[in-house]
Amino acid sequence: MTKSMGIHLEDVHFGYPARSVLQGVDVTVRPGELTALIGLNGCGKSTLLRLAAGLLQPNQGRVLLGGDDLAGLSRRATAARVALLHQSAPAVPGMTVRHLVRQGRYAARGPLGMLREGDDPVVRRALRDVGVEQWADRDVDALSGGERQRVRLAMALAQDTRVLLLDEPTTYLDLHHQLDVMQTVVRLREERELTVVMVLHDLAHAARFAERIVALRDGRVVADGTPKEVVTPGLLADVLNVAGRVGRDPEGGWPVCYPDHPLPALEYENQFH
Ligand SMILES: Nc1ncnc2c1ncn2[C@@H]1O[C@H](COP(=O)(O)OP(=O)(O)OP(=O)(O)O)[C@@H](O)[C@H]1O
Repeated sequence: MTKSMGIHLEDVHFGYPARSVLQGVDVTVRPGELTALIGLNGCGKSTLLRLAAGLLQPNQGRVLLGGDDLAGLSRRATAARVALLHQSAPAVPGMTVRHLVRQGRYAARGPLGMLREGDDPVVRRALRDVGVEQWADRDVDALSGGERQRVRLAMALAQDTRVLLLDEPTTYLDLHHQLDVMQTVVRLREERELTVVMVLHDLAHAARFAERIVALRDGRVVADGTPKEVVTPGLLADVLNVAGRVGRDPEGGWPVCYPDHPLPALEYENQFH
């Protein structure tokens, strides 16, 4: 087994044809670290994950994975290192859960790659990891939104990479399964020395489970540190545009947010610009 890998984004600029999104982003995710990426809708979080997964290329700057520039790695070599759970996925008519999770194995082999004998245990393990093995023969289309989300997490795990990028992995999940997924990711990161970056809208999860929080605003990194360092009323206002208070969990010590009200755009602009 290869050891865990860090991710470096160095002065990354990126824009879609009509829109500049990331402007000089520098982020270092240390090997084996669990980092939460937070920020308002449209600030560039998913774009950053797609760049880190090699699905987009920076207009300027570099993305390094385990010290290697992604620009020099083949699609297959990249897929062997990094798995991305997308925010949304196209419908998959007529595909069973097992079949979908198997797609994770193909990612590192290319579309014509043959599944090897050792692949099935990896698929079974991924199904078990997120507790969905009982649905293996069900149609993905016949699952609820939350069930499908967990199956897609199993597909990302089946890629068996050292780096896991999860774009809002708890979307659609009830509170029980949100906590279950967060704890599963924390456990797998420890057991398998994974490097994990998760986009999270729930600051409570980020503050409790992440070792580090990186906050984006308007395509720039505006905060980067441990939850205790960065989760403050100023972060709530400046990054998430809400007024609120921050306390401490009496047992765990992690920051707990008490969001109060959304800041009007005008007040927000006046306060921080
Ligand atoms: N394929 C695309 N073509 C053009 N613009 C895009 C494309 N994908 C995203 N954008 C735009 O780029 C900006 C950043 O999008 P991105 O998906 O990275 O935001 P995000 O922070 O992940 O948002 P959310 O929290 O809503 O998921 C947005 O303004 C979005 O409209």
